[in-house]
Amino acid sequence: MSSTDHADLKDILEFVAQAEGTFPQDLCEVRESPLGGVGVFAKSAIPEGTTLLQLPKSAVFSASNSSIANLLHDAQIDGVLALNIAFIYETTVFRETSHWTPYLKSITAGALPPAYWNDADKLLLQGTTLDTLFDALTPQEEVQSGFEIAIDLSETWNKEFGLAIPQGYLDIDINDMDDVRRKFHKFVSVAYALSARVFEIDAFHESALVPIADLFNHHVVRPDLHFVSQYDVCDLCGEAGMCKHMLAEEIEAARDEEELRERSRSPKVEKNRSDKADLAISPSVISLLEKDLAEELDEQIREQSTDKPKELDPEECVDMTLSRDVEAGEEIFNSYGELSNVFLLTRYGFTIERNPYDIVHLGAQAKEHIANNEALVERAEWWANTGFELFANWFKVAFPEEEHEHTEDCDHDHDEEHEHTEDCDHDHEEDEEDQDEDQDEEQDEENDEEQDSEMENDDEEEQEAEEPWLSELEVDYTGQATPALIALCTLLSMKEEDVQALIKGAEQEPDSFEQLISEENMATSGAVVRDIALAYKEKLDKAASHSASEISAEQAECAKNLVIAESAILEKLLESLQL
Ligand SMILES: C[S@@+](CC[C@H](N)C(=O)[O-])C[C@H]1O[C@@H](n2cnc3c(N)ncnc32)[C@H](O)[C@@H]1O
Repeated sequence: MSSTDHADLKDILEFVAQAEGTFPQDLCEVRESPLGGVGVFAKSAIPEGTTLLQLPKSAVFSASNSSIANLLHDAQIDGVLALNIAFIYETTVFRETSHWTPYLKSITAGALPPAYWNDADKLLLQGTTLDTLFDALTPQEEVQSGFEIAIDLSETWNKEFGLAIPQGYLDIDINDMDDVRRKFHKFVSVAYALSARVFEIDAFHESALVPIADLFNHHVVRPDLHFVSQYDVCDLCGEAGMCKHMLAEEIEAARDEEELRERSRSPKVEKNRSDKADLAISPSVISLLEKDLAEELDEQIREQSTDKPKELDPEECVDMTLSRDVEAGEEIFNSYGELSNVFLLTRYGFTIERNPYDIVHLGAQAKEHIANNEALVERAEWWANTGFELFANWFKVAFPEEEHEHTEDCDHDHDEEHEHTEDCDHDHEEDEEDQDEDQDEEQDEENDEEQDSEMENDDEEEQEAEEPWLSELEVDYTGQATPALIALCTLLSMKEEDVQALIKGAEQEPDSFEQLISEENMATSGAVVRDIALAYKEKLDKAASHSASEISAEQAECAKNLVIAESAILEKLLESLQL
């Protein structure tokens, strides 16, 4: 979806060279990729550990680095919305005068994510997991409100500072609904183009665009390199070491400590806040804090005054480093995260064949199955209100090693972590934080981010909170149904007296839940799984029978691939049932 024009490469490489970034063109080259657009290829064999890109953070494009950084900061706009607005200003208002133009002009928008396709095109994905679990055919309110915020700000900045309103984007004619719709879609398409390229950099830059790093394509299982950026920096100035903000914070903390000590020495004297300033901090504490800052300033002055070429401070750079050897001629891949095709399509605009992170979610179909069978409603209600929780508790104890957590690393983790970030974000706009919680110690220091994703699945989280029994009704890429799905289907297939016995004894005899996943009951439960899977598959067939109306051939192909991938998973499931 997001392709770089070959003609822009020269300017991007020059931009990086001027920023004193390093990209060893004797080792690798950027050229057309068979995947579409461009990719990065090895010119010769390159060993693991080689850094292929090192770029000062000052050369990444973030809201904090942009021409309107102060305005955005004062308006308290951050995250991807800030990046979106900054990008629009830089490319429409500042254009040729902008330092970023040689790079930013290579990023073109146009395509819309599925939630903004017309109704006819949405039919291509109707009934899929993208639709039923992630609700990614429904526009997100945050996107609309992000657009409104951008319009309001542009009018305010225009009135107060005479800053031009971005033409063709935020200069809407409120009386012309077509104009509003067209410009809203342009705003969304910018967000979609950026979401395919954004990286999480650090606490100061947050989401940002990184020249050259964004030319590496995604490999689903065998990436060659990883993106490294130290996340822990001052969120006000971006300094990795001691800075004036940290110094101020430490002085404040020392002051508070002193105050506490003072209070405990004379507990009867209640000091109020206004007395605080009078408390003396030990001069040794201040001189220690100031010494750190002075040393750092000295270091900077020494560096500036020597003639030798300035060495980049790794703490102030982002790096892309090979995590395995690559052979001459190979395309070098990044990983955008362990992401299913739903996520790849909604955030990055592409899908891949044989994606091991794909799942099919049968929750909505199971609900429909129950609603169509009156006799099942009562037992399903018991399951939803009581039974599932008891079953999940029993399962955790009985199979501790199989405990199924929807963590970031989980294959069918719907909070699919952003690495080249985005949540099955169908809301590409507002996702803020996408730090892997699972980062190991080293990654705590250096945020080893794949391009960050933020598809925050607010919808799914809501569903999980409201109906946890539905969230795990899944089939994985290998065609394996989750225990929760098997258990529910067994319950639905049991004789009424057996169900009553289970309900009666469930709390006292948790082991009675074993029958819900026992091999013996597979034949009957399998029949229910099959009915639900076949009904779901019928919807997939229907989706596949529609033709695209407005979307590009590439997008139609992605929709088709997604449906084919889900069908293939269900085929595997049906085959395994052997009924
Ligand atoms: C960060 S850019 C990568 C560079 C991009 N190929 C270019 O020409 O600028 C992400 C975009 O590359 C494409 N892409 C990346 N990995 C891909 C893959 N495995 N298969 C197909 N397209 C891919 C998609 O269009 C995606 O939106």
